[in-house]
Amino acid sequence: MVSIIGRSTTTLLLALSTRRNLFLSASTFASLAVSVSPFTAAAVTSPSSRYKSTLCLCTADETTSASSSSSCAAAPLSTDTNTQRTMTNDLNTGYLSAADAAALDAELMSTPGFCLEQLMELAGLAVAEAVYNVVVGDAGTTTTGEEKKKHVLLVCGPGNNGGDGLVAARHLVHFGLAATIVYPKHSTKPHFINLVKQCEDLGIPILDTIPMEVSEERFDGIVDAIFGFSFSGIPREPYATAIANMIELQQQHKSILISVDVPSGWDVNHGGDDSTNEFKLQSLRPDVLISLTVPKLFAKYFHGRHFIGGRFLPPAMAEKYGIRKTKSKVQAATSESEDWAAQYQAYLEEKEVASEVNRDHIDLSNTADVSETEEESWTVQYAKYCEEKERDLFG
Ligand SMILES: NC(=O)C1=CN([C@@H]2O[C@H](COP(=O)(O)OP(=O)(O)OC[C@H]3O[C@@H](n4cnc5c(N)ncnc54)[C@H](O)[C@@H]3O)[C@@H](O)[C@H]2O)[C@@H](O)CC1
Ligand SMILES: [K+]
Repeated sequence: MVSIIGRSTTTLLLALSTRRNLFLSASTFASLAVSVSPFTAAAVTSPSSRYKSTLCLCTADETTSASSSSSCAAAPLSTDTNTQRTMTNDLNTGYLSAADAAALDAELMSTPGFCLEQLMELAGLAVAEAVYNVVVGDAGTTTTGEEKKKHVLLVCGPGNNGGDGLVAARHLVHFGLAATIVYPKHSTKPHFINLVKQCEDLGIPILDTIPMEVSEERFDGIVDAIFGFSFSGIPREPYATAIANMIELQQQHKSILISVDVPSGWDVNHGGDDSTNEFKLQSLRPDVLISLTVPKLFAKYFHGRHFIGGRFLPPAMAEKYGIRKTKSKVQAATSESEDWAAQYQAYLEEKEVASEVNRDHIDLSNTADVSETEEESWTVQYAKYCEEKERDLFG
């Protein structure tokens, strides 16, 4: 896909540079080529390896554990002895306790110098990729024409888990889905204010509570981005109600419930089924879990589709935290919009033919059989046609 876009864009730019009356600059085209490709993080060309760098999918029992060889004195790592299962690819996967996850997060922002905004963008993009895969399907075709767009509800909490949801909403809209955000308590941090503004600029509705009326929109997917690894205790309002509402929508509307990093309300170390978890009776049963960086300990109790996204660990840090190199079954997480690539390619071919016709036409005009007025008229018409076609393709 990436190579197709690169080649096609170059071809079109070359073609356009020879023409008048077209308004898109090279930089505009470059950014369009990126923005219309849903999965820009995947800079690989073969479909099978397309998303290996950012996202993988495995079931809970296919992930393997972190070892206890951490040298991080402040946050000792937990051990686990699960056996490895189906193995097709090398990946760094393991389970982290809540304390380990927080320490790792802090260290990512110090030693390798990742900033929070950068990590959150990568995490949110990975979430959007997985949600797209789950809601739209492996075929990777977005709805077109008269068909209703898939609609995703993103319920965002007060911390960075909520930030991942805000970022994911933006990417999902660029992927061609409809999104609605529920954000009961807005953070006053500048980056979060910007994330909200970016979503508003895309026309994404941002609500305080989940719309529960039967007559209201049915959501194909619900993204639980309320609490991540810093959650503890029992959910307080307004989040307790939001969690109950998500459960109701999942059950009554058959919406796919997708949790980001941790199912909200679950004990990060012990999970939703553990007897120590007081919230267990009302707890979420997500259909899908998207672990960020590394699954947390509770993930041992999760039995559904399990994605791992936002993989930004340098090898030395993985080693320090005892996240050993393991193997896990991987499926291609998502597919690019083949429709768009095909349409774009067809347009380029059409344009190539039209250019040849144009050259013939100009040659003819030199014979004085065709008047100057007619030639100008053809050129203007052709430019208008290209402009219209590109507007259709690029929105
Ligand atoms: N390195 C990583 O893996 C990254 C993690 N990110 C995300 O950041 C998350 C962690 O973010 P944060 O540390 O901000 O924490 P969370 O987003 O997990 O939640 C913290 C917020 O929840 C509130 N809270 C905690 N317990 C509560 C309760 N019982 N009832 C009501 N409110 C409660 C806290 O007051 C705080 O406002 C991760 O799970 C992940 O989603 C990404 O944004 C960036 C990269
Ligand atoms: K969550």
